[in-house]
Amino acid sequence: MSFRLQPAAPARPNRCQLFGPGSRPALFEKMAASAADVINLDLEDSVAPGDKAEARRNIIQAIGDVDWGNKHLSVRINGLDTPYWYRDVVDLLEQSSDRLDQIMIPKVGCAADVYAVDALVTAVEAAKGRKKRIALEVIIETAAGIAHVEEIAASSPRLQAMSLGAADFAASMGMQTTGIGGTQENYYMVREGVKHWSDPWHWAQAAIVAACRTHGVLPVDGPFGDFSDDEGFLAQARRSATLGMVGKWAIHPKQIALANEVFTPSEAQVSEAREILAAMEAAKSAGQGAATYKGRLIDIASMRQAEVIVRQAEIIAG
Ligand SMILES: CC(C)(COP(=O)(O)OP(=O)(O)OC[C@H]1O[C@@H](n2cnc3c(N)ncnc32)[C@H](O)[C@@H]1OP(=O)(O)O)[C@@H](O)C(=O)NCCC(=O)NCCSC(=O)C[C@H](O)C(=O)O
Ligand SMILES: [Mg+2]
Repeated sequence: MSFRLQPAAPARPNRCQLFGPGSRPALFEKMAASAADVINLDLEDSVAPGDKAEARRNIIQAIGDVDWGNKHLSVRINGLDTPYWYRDVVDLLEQSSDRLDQIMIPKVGCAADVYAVDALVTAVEAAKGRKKRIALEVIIETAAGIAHVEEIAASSPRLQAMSLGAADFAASMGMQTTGIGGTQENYYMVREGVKHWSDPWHWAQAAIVAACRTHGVLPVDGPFGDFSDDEGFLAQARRSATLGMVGKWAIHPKQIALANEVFTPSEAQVSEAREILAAMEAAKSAGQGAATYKGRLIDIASMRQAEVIVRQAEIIAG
C-alpha cells in the first residue's frame, strides 16, 4: 500500500438509482415505494425547457410531502452551461425541507464545476441555517469529464458518487451510435469469420472506478436505455460490478430488481468470501501467508478481496 491510504467510499447502499422527471409528479409516490436505494428527481434532460420552473416547484413540494423512507434522495440540477442551474440550487436549498440528501451535477467537465456548485450550496446552507450538509454526486458524460476524471473525483469533500452517463458521453465523444449503454453493433473484432463484440464503455468505466477508489467516492454505472432488454441490462450491470462499480441507474421501474440482484453479493459469493477469510486466518495462525483454497492460491491479498464482498453485503444488510 502507498503511504497515502485509500479512503473508504460512503458506507450506504447505492445499488440502484431510480430516475424520474420532475415534470411527472404522479411518479413520485411510485418512486418512493420502489426498491431503489437512491432516488434521482430530475430537473435536467428529461424535463422540457418550458417545464423547468414547474418541475422545480413539484420537486420542492415532494421533498417535504412524500414519505421517502430511508432512501437517499437526490435531485439532478441543470448543467452549468444553462441559465437554470443556479436557480435550481438556490430554490432547492432555500425552499425544500431537510429531507433532501444530495444534489447531482450533470456534465461535469473539471473540478472547478464542482467548486462552483459547492460554493453556492455552502453559502445558501449557511444563510438558511440548514442542518443537514448536502452531498454532491456528479455525472461524467463528456470528453472533458473523462479527461479530468481524477481531479473531479478529488474536487470536494461533499462528493459521494460519480456516474457514467452513456448517452451524453457518446454524443460528446462523437461516437457513431444512438444506443445508451450495452453492446454496440459495430464495436467488434473478427477472428476466422466470427464476430466478437467488445465493450466501448469499458475504458471510461475503469477510469471512473480508479478515480473514485483513489478519492473515496462511489462509482456508479449510468443508464441502459433499452428497458425492454433485460438480458442486455444484466450483462452491462454484471460487467460494471466486476469492474468495481457499486450500482446502476434505472430509467424504468422494471430495471430496479435487475440492478439490485447484480449489485447485491449472492449468498454463495458471501459464504465463499467468509471461507477464504477463515482459511487465511488458519494459515496465518500456522505462520503462513499463503494457502490453498479449492485448489487455488489464496494469500493476504485474497483477504482484501474477500473483505470487499463481505463489506458490501454488510452495508446492504444495514
Ligand atoms: C421511460 C418512461 C418515459 C416510460 O414511462 P411510461 O410510458 O409511463 O412507462 P410504463 O407505462 O411502462 O410504466 C409502467 C408503470 O411504471 C410507472 N413508471 C414509469 N416510469 C417510472 C419511474 N421512472 N419511476 C417510477 N414508476 C415509473 C408508470 O407510471 C406505470 O405505473 P402503473 O400505471 O401504476 O402501472 C419513464 O419510465 C421515464 O420517464 N423514465 C425516466 C426518464 C428519466 O428520468 N431520464 C433521465 C435519466 S437518463 C439520462 O438523463 C441520460 C444520461 O444523462 C446520459 O447522458 O446517459
Ligand atoms: Mg446526460
